[in-house]
Amino acid sequence: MCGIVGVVSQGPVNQLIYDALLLLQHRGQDAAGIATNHGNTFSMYKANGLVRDVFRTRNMRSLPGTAGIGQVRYPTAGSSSEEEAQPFYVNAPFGIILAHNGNLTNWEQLKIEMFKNDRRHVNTDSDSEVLLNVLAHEIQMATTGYSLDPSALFKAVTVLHKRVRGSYAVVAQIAGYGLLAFRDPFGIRPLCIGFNETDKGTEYMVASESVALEGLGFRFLRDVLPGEAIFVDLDGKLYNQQCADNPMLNPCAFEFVYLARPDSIIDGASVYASRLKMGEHLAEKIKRQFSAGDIDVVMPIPDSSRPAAMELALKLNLDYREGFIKNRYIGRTFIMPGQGLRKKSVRQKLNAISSEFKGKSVLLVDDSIVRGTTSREIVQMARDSGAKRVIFASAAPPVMFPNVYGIDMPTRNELIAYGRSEEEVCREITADALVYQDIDALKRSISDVNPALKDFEASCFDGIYVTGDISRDYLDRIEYVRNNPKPVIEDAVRSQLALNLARVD
Ligand SMILES: O=P(O)(O)OC[C@H]1O[C@H](OP(=O)(O)OP(=O)(O)O)[C@H](O)[C@@H]1O
Ligand SMILES: NC(=O)CC[C@H](N)C(=O)O
Ligand SMILES: [Mg+2]
Repeated sequence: MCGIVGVVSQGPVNQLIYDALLLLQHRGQDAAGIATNHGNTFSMYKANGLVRDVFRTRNMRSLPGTAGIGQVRYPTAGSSSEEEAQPFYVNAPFGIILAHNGNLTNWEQLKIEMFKNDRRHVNTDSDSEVLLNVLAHEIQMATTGYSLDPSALFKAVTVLHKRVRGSYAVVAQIAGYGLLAFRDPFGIRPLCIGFNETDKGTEYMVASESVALEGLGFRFLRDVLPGEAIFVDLDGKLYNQQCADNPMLNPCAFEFVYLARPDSIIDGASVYASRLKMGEHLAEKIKRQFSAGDIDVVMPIPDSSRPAAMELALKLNLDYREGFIKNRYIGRTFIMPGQGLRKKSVRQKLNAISSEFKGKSVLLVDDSIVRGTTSREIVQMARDSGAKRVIFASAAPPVMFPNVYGIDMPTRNELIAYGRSEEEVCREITADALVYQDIDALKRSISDVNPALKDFEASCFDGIYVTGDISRDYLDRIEYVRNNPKPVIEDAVRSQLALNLARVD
């Protein structure tokens, strides 16, 4: 997951995009970038770091224009090097800049095909740069002459959907024309659109989450549909078209568990309300497994588990207490790069209030247990603070399968629940008891809030990859690439590329 935003405004957009990125910061902490469109020219600034650290006044001044895009990055492909920060730019046709949330699963093959067939060179290992080049090629193929119209753009997206596999929510600016936004045919990653009426005309903003629209005074219009493309020209006229043959909405369930902000509404379901429901369903399970008197107090692991823990306590008629205080200046640990940093940051981020633990049987609730970094540390902190018994509950089911759609967990061995029974995970995190949400209950938590949502991308829990192209070999290969040092990776990728090249021949 990354955060993306695209704007067509009637005044300067640099500050607007900056503010939107601040509201989307929870989706990516590694790099940030803004590109603006003024006349026929783009200006761009991007670097590694948080939004507040990346942009200085001089950088903001260098971003004039009334339309633009921005991104906060959490890398899933290539590396975290600054060259792979987004947006990406390509000069032909017309001049296009693009920002992407998601992960392509056939980017290596596309990279070769593009070189072989289209003579397009992609300079990084970023799947997003590949995506931009596919888009550019298809726009080139769909246009004749010097001008561009929305139907040509929609034709290009239609072909792109046929070539590209994986997840992609995209915002792109075409120099001198306007903003193109689209979502993959499964609608895996979120994307929504809002508007703002001004004296000079209507402004539009497309963003990963509704919180960006709402926080900046835009009115939520709707979610971008799976497979749909939207184009807003520089005068603020909006066009849209369904560009996929068989679109099927399968939003990522993990957005509702952890990734998105609770004050966002994704595909018609409030993330906050879904998390409350997760707490309610988890409470039902706990009621079946424990007797009254087993638990003295319920505590959340700040921040993301709060709504679930709160509702769970209410439904069990138990005290809800804040036993851990979060240092608000430390970012989200799960999306930090590297296990060493993640582990160190949990201790820096959370501190226990001992008096809340002394002699008590505590039920600690987290939204999820992924690598077990947080839960291991937290259980120990509860014990060190004098807890009599530590029961751990996860508002999501065990995370047992790699994610290939934009969450950086490509290797099975890093997942604490992979190859372990619940009892073994419980021992691993040194808890006295462990309760996981059931997968059906998780899905129901979201469907309860929006009954129109029936199907989900929940591969990390159930191993079902909705795009249908993920084989055991594919998973083995991405795991191999991740587990081996760079020169070995290059060999592996090179030999795979050679293989693909042979196939293309
Ligand atoms: O099992 P793990 O690998 O530790 O991953 C799961 C934990 O990571 C996340 O917290 P994070 O600190 O990222 O953010 P939050 O403050 O939004 O809860 C999530 O909320 C869990 O607490
Ligand atoms: N998490 C994401 O959405 C990542 C986008 C893109 N795959 C990258 O690595 O930069
Ligand atoms: Mg957390």
